[in-house]
Amino acid sequence: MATASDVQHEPEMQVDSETTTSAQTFRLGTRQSMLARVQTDEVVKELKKVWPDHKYEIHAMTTTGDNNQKTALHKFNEKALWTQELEVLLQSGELDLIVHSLKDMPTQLPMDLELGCVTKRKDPRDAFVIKPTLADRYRSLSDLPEGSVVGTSSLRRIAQLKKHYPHLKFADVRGNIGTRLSKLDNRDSEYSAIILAAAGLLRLGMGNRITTYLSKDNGGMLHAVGQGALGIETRKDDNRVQELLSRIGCNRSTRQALAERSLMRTLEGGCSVPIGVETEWIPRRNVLIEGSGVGVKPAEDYHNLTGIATSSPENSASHLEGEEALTDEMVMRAVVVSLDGQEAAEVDTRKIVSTVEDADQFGWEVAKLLVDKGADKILEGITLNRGIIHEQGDA
Ligand SMILES: NCc1[nH]cc(CCC(=O)O)c1CC(=O)O
Repeated sequence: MATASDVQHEPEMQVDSETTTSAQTFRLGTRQSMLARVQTDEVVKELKKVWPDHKYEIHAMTTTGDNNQKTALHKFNEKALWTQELEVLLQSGELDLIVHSLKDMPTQLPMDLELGCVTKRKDPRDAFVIKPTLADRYRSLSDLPEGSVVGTSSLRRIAQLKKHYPHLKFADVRGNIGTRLSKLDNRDSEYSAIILAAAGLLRLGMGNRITTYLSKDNGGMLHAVGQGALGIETRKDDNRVQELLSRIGCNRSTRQALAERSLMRTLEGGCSVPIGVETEWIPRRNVLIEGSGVGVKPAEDYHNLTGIATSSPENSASHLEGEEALTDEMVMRAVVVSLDGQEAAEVDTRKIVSTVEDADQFGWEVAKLLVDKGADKILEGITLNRGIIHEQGDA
């Protein structure tokens, strides 16, 4: 209840909440790997462009996932090995935000946290990286002779590659990107090539290691949900950080990220599953949307569903780039493959995706289409045989 002394304090408090243009300090949490640092620097660089007066402190931490390099990734029974410890610090207020590889961010977040921002996505494709001593002989997966060993620990990658290249063998390769490359480069290593996300290599300035880019049309390889994008996790009630991030979000990357994560969330039912995906924008400048009812639904309805802030107009996720963004059509290609590469459910479809709600809806629809084609049966087989599977961390 307001008392006389509260009223007296009000002008002072007003001044405080309006000082958003003067210098403030923000604490950014991230993992300790080189890639995590570079990604966080990328976010800070964007922030400094639009908020030059603020101070940004980077806190790079080692997480449980980082300390368990030797156990194969899919053996872990926990989803959030790479995120949980950072989230605790975010919840307690010791951090203001966490910079993640979006791919490593679970699709279900703690109740009080949310995906506050997705910045402009880098190339989401996987990359085929040849061993240097074989580089003048082989340039692609189809060049590799029978029985060649390709290094990757990702079941999504293995399943898709087995389907298209049954003559190849696969072996685990763990560690951060530098470690994996040195394992490949070692003359005595069993690997002829490894598969890595292109974005990680590009961000580390190692784009020259990319032999070829893989995609649906090249190698029949769809990338992981969120691959190549950075996701910033925040506290739901933190208006100060929401304002900070409102100027660095990329609307198109956000809608792609939400559609892909909605697909994943719908299919996984609690545990991560190996899904390949590709989303692409087809600009349709002259299309009139009937009824122009886009974006009029109360954002709160979707709050829990998407895990992304949509309630404040300044929020990056709900802030459209301009009129033409309203008529963007999204193409989504998605696949679920059995681990032996023998069975696959595939979808290739498109829809106008103007808002974060549309993106969420589209991901859900594509999941349903996949289930109609047998994705649930394939996933059931995988989870029964292997336990919980995911593609997190390790970069
Ligand atoms: N699985 C680990 C991981 N998490 C994020 C990246 C970097 C690429 C990205 O930003 O999606 C990688 C490395 C990789 O898959 O090669």
